[in-house]
Amino acid sequence: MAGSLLPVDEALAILLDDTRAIANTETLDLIEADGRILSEDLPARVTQPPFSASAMDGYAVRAADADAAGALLSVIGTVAAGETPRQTVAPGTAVRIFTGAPLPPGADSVVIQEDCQSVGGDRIKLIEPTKSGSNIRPAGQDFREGLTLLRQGRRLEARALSLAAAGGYGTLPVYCRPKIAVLATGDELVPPGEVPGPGQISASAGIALQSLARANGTQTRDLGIARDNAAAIEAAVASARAWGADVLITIGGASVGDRDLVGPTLQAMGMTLDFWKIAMRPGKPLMVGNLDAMKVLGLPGNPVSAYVCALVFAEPLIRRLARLAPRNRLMRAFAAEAIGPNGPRRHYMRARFTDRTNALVAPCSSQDSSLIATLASADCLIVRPPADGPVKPGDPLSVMMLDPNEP
Ligand SMILES: Nc1nc2c(c(=O)[nH]1)N[C@H]1C(S)=C(S)[C@@H](COP(=O)(O)OP(=O)(O)OC[C@H]3O[C@@H](n4cnc5c(N)ncnc54)[C@H](O)[C@@H]3O)O[C@H]1N2
Ligand code: MOO
Repeated sequence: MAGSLLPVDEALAILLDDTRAIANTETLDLIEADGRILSEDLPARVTQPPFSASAMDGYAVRAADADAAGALLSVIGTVAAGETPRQTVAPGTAVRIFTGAPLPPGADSVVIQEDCQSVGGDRIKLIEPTKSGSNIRPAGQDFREGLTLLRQGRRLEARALSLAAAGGYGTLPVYCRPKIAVLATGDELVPPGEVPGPGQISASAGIALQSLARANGTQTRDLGIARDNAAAIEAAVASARAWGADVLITIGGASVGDRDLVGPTLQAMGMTLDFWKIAMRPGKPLMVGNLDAMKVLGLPGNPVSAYVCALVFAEPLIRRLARLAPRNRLMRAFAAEAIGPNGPRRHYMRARFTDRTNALVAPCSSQDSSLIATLASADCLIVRPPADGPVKPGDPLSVMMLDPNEP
């Protein structure tokens, strides 16, 4: 039994239930709006195409003149894209026309140039007959002014941005990106790139969390490393609040050691604190709290525990804040080899595909939660239910993809 440990799904439900999507908005140029969430319905400002246009290079004609092969027509002018037609197509005449050009008055069809033959002077002969409406894009065929092109909540990507541009928009109203501040804690840590002194190591968990947060529609701020004392933690938390962080993610100091000061310090600053022991492995200790409008998520210090907790809790949390649909990282796979029984906690085992076509996975040989190299080389996490029995080769497994390729 997991004892007093909180099941993962229960903890996640409590966390999400208490999280409201970001409401403040800004207006951005189209390219800056890429990847953002539209904050209003977008009505078309124009009709597209605004005029009936030719879909092909050829001749604008009256279909009644061109309903039989061999018809002869006099070419009385030319109209190209961007021009206004100067001639009216009268019976027996045609106007040379290019793709995208407005259809001249009188014409109701375009014959492609491959179906016409020059017969000297300004005269052409039709090789193929045509019908009314052929090779014409009628005005408003794509959309009409006032039509809702994109709905509030739509994630803006290439196609949506193109539609907005066609609809007359150069800037778009979007939701602001949630602000995620990341704070490492620990006397033993030095910033990445600095040479660690005796007893020290490089802080490596924070960059992973920032990367994950950014991949989920947020802006991040690295608050650096707070030493293991209340004043340092207080100063870092104050800078997160001054920046207006929506979420503060802390790393380390979440356990039961004498130096695990993150929770008590935040509490002394007025944070309502829930300290949870989650029935998961890695990543048992998890702190959740609210300091005014700022949500605080305290992750365990071991880099693998921090990252797995971030995938399980922080990603769904920040996607909800950022108004992104939940990401489904789960897929079905099959055991490439026998795996022993699981303990009382849900176990996220780093694993690699031995055969991608048949979705065969094998756990990495060591599951120690400090092994960053194993995490970087893994493809997925096998999700073992609490108290799962031994797994035989070929048994179905649920896996959480580490690098799903959808946005
Ligand atoms: N008596 C107990 N000891 C521990 C327990 C427990 O239940 N009882 N839980 C263990 C587990 S599981 C984990 S996980 C850790 C979590 O503790 P903390 O959140 O307080 O983490 P720290 O002690 O600060 O650090 C653990 C480990 O990770 C390294 N670390 C910390 N921050 C970073 C960072 N930003 N980048 C890279 N590495 C980091 C730190 O040096 C430690 O080695 O507690 C166990 N102990
Ligand atoms: O649960 Mo700790 O978070 O396994 O390393």
